[in-house]
Amino acid sequence: MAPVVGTARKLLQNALAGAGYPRHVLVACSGGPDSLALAAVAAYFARRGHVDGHPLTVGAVVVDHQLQEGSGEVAARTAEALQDLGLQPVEIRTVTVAGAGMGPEAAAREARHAALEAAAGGQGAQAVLLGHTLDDQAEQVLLGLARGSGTRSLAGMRPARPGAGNAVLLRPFLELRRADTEEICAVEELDPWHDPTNSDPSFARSRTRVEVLPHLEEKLGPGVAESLARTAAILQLDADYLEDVAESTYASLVVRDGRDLSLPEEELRALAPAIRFRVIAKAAADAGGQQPSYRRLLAAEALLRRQGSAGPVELPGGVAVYRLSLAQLEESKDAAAAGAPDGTGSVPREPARCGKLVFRPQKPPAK
Ligand SMILES: Nc1ncnc2c1ncn2[C@@H]1O[C@H](COP(=O)(O)OP(=O)(O)OP(=O)(O)O)[C@@H](O)[C@H]1O
Repeated sequence: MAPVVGTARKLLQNALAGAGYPRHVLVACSGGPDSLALAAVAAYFARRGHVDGHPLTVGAVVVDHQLQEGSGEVAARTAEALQDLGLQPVEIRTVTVAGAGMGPEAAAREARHAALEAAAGGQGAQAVLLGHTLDDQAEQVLLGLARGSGTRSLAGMRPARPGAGNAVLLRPFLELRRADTEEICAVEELDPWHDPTNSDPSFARSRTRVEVLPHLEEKLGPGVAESLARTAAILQLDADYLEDVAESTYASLVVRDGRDLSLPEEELRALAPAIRFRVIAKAAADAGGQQPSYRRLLAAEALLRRQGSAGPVELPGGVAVYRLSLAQLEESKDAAAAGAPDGTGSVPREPARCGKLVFRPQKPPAK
């Protein structure tokens, strides 16, 4: 047995063990070398009927995005190869990529994920296996750096994450090079399909794959891809920690008033900037907006400077954020007190210890 096949089997074994030994898994296969190699390695365990003594069956799904001429034939040929490997059941899901308001790659990914989720639900699979490799991870980090992304994006793809309905998404080959998956296909006598868009220079990802990463490896020495993937693994730890702290801080600070959300400004000021930015981003998303860019977040955060503007700052997805100062809050309470129905004029003075940032959706809620 070629050493790379042994390594790949070990990687899949570890991934399945980490996921608590799912009984039925689904290989998401495009027909390309990465996912075809993954299917071949999964088929080895399917033939044995178990992993580490835990029963296992393996099915497969091929998504036909209908974006290229002849995509139906590629899907049919791939499904046949998967059947020959002994995977059961093998299904082809044909999707229509619409994706209003997003790029063609993102739209295809969204349609594919919906199809994978439906297939996993239909087959009762507890895990979906994806063929991403270390090269994919390195390319993602490089692209993120080039775009000026933050921790979460540079943390790249996770080896395991919830995602396809009740099934977990597993990426067992994140430590394998793309050359390794090609080798596995050769050893297994599989004839993978090479997607022409993977080398189409009009896509930044293709240029990164075909030109940028090989160039870096040539100029900086081999191991650059591994280093970039290591950056992702290190940042996954940081991103998870920061996310946890931001999530619990946000939950403890947010006050809901109808569709408005508010955060107390003194508490926001006291937070470490890394957490403050994340808490503000969470409020924006929670109020129905989208993840704001760093520039928009800076503008929202600047509202906390006492002498600065009180806003509003428009955030993407139709959320406006503005600062309500203590004086304004006192004023509105006095107005309410003057008109207090019980005539006592007594309106509780708490909790207005300080001003607040208010996040207000600009659009009516979707029906
Ligand atoms: N059409 C598809 N049908 C089913 N699964 C897919 C399809 N396209 C992609 N996937 C899954 O998503 C993974 C990553 O997709 P991507 O488009 O980045 O593939 P790739 O790098 O070309 O890999 P591959 O060599 O497997 O095609 C694939 O390895 C596969 O598991």
